[in-house]
Amino acid sequence: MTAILDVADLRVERGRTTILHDVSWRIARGQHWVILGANGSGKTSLLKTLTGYLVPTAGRIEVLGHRFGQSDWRELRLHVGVVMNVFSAAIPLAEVALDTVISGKYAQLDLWHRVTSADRAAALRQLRRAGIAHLAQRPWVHLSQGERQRVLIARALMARPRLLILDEPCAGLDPVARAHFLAFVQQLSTLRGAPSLVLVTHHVEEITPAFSHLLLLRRGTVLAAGERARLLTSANLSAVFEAPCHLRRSAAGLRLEVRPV
Ligand SMILES: Nc1ncnc2c1ncn2[C@@H]1O[C@H](COP(=O)(O)OP(=O)(O)OP(=O)(O)O)[C@@H](O)[C@H]1O
Repeated sequence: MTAILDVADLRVERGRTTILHDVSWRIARGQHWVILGANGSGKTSLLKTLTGYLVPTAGRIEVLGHRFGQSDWRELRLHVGVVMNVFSAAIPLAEVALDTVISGKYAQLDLWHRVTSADRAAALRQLRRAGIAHLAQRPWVHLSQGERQRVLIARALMARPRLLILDEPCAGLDPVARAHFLAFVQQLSTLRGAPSLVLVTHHVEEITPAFSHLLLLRRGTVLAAGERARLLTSANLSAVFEAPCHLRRSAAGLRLEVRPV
């Protein structure tokens, strides 16, 4: 069956620096992944490469069987939704949430368009699904960080992506907002026709049961990729963070203890 994403021997070099070394990674339908890596391990660079913002030096990227470089990348981007904090800066402060969500349908196309009543209804459905329909008319400037993340996800879902990448979506959330947000992501993963999710994080607490697979990165290389049950161990996490760590599991979820060196 065609993979949602198929990356083979991806290498990114800039000047004399190799940022990604021969990364291979395959996402099959129905899988939800976490990319876990320390600061500087190459997570953002990998995402930028997958979405066409960083040009690879070598290797192959296929999204839904379309090869990067041979297909129109702008069209492929419609299949890959990305929620990155850096994109937030481009949203006009006075824009209300409903309009931000509607723009998700057209933003990546560069086409002249007229918003239809069907677009409005679809955007409202997405806001409702994200639990924030009551914020439809609130301007971006007045939304909290957690509300903004939900608006951005609703916006990304307007294009009906097959893959939805969430880049550190819990950054800046308080513990309660984070728990609520993760419950929302968990719920999103169970919806019929849901995209494959990729959550990028440094925090094991954010690896909720929704996520079936892990990509562990260290210094631009894949340390391991596969099923969470096999990879989520203290030994692997110690290797990821290059420090002795112990993974604690409890009813409340996962927690990582860093042992004093
Ligand atoms: N254009 C560039 N030229 C040279 N080095 C770069 C470039 N872009 C990124 N790097 C380096 O590549 C490495 C990986 O950076 P990247 O931002 O992808 O890491 P990250 O895992 O997302 O880190 P963080 O968790 O801190 O956001 C870093 O050492 C960074 O300095």
